[in-house]
Amino acid sequence: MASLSSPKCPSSSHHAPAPTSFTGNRRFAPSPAYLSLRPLPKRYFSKWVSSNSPKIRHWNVVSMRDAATVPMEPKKETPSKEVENGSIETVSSKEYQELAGLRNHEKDSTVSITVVGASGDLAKKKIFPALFALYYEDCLPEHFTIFGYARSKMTDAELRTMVSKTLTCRIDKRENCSEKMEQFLKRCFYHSGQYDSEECFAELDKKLKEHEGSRLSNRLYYLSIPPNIFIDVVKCASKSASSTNGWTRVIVEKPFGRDSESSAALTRSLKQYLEEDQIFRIDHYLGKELVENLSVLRFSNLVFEPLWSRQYIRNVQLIFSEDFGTEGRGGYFDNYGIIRDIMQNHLLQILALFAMETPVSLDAEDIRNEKVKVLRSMKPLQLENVVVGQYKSHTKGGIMYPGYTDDKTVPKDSLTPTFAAAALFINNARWDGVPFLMKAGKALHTKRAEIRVQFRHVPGNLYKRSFGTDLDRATNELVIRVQPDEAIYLKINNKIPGLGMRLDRSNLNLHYAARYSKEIPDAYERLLLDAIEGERRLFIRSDELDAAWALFTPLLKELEEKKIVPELYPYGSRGPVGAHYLAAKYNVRWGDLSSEPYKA
Ligand SMILES: NC(=O)C1=CN([C@@H]2O[C@H](COP(=O)(O)OP(=O)(O)OC[C@H]3O[C@@H](n4cnc5c(N)ncnc54)[C@H](OP(=O)(O)O)[C@@H]3O)[C@@H](O)[C@H]2O)C=CC1
Ligand SMILES: O=C1O[C@H](COP(=O)(O)O)[C@@H](O)[C@H](O)[C@H]1O
Repeated sequence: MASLSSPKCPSSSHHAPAPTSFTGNRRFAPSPAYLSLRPLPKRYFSKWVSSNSPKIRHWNVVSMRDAATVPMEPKKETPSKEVENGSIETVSSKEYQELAGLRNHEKDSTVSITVVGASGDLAKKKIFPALFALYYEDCLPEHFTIFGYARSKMTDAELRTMVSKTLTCRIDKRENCSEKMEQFLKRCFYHSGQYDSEECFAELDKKLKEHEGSRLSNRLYYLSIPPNIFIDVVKCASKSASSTNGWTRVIVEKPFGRDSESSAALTRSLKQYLEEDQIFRIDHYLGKELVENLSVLRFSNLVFEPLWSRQYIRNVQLIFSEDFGTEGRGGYFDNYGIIRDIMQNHLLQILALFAMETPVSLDAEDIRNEKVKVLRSMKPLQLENVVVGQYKSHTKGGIMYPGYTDDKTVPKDSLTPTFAAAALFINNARWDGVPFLMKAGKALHTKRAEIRVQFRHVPGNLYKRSFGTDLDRATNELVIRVQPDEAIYLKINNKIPGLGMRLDRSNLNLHYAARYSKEIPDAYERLLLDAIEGERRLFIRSDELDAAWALFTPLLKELEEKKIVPELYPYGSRGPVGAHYLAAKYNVRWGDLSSEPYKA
């Protein structure tokens, strides 16, 4: 099988991650095998790399740290190589390590991926299919094993049957699909056990060891389980089933608590067993192609970056809507609500990426440093800048769509919002006074996620007569449609061809389906690959999480204490009218509700 360095599967990493720490009772007690994998200290590094690998143009600068206590982390510069036509291409961390001669250990090491909660919805829907896609694309290491772990009784064969039902091949890659699926399924196993039993994890450990043989063992745990059992699992896995000679990493699914206190408590508990660099807090929106592209769009195009401030931008809208309700997830949802489910994480992460200053480099820490500065600069969120709603039943075309509280797992008098809109502000020089409007809702008329940037009016516009009194109609708007049907388009004013002088609004349009023939990978593929490679850029650091909760916790408490009643909106509608009043307060119209249909 081709290795990770295959140009087909470059990870989002921009530097070569080093093997990190160990879990268990003896954290950071490096074994000889670990030490042999560590990048060389800086004073040796450049000479050694350059003499061994003339193709590498830049390499990571590794700082010298106490090897006995601190895991080595490579730093800064983006590794890149010269490709055939003389242009420079960044390389994946694995390719980098191979080019640098740091990694000829593929054959001697193995990665075991344990999906905890393998019988659940997310595992079936997203995690196993993403792992298969990585396998299909030759992105998984040569030696890997996948284990499902849950309480449900299942044999390996039953797990394989369950998993096989959700595997698909990309439209553009159907060659040998069923053969590949079969090969993949042969690498999947199942272990049934309790989440709080060290013995069960010790049995898992035994099975993992059988597969790992004498190879260096690296272990990735994906916690695809309800949050109340995260700590039990981390404790048992770290005590009984962590790697003793390679890395152990844990992907933690949201929700990371439900407010500042519970989130801090979760972090504290996790850190009893793990170091921060072993914790990969996933926000799958960061793995979405167009969210990943945000920084590229802004920082690699001169036409955008100079406009990216209060001087030219009138408002920014972050919009998430789903055209289905919480059916089947009502139990979970009622304890969280849309603000915790979508705004505090997915939309706020996008906001931070959108608004951050230029990071020093593309290194994970540099990017996360900038994001956290944005989050910490946010003006406290006030109740009068928030609208909450809840969907009610609605009958359309003879079909009755149930209301939120019709779900048996939801209390009839629930005040949990299924819709929220908020106006947020960033108190810094770049964004002072610019409303960042967020809107998220379930059971709306459409499924979509997008970022809309509305620019200011052209001062002294020579053509203002062509727009009548409604200058908003002439506002340039940049739309980054995250999903579905990914696109980036810019609404511009244009002369309608002909002898007269009539203007219209047209789109400069980058429609992904038309421009790129390749199917866009699912967010979970990118994030799983990054976790395997130790790339943290798209995962949430604990201080980012603290800042995100610090912004939303007072509001959430106020909503709950004051028992604010959500405005009801019919299933399948455009949401509560209160959202329009909120936008109007800041002289804004929601871009997604304009009468103008999107022209592809
Ligand atoms: N589903 C989704 O689309 C998304 C989910 N998430 C998060 O991912 C995680 C997993 O989600 P999902 O798969 O939907 O969750 P599930 O409710 O399907 O739970 C996953 C598995 O955990 C076990 N489990 C469920 N409830 C309990 C319980 N009360 N006590 C002990 N074990 C339990 C079950 O396995 P068994 O009984 O076999 O042990 C179940 O199959 C959650 O943290 C969720 O918030 C995040 C984003 C989207
Ligand atoms: O995290 C969550 O995300 C999904 C939406 O994800 P998407 O990738 O399908 O847009 C949402 O349905 C769910 O409520 C939430 O927990």
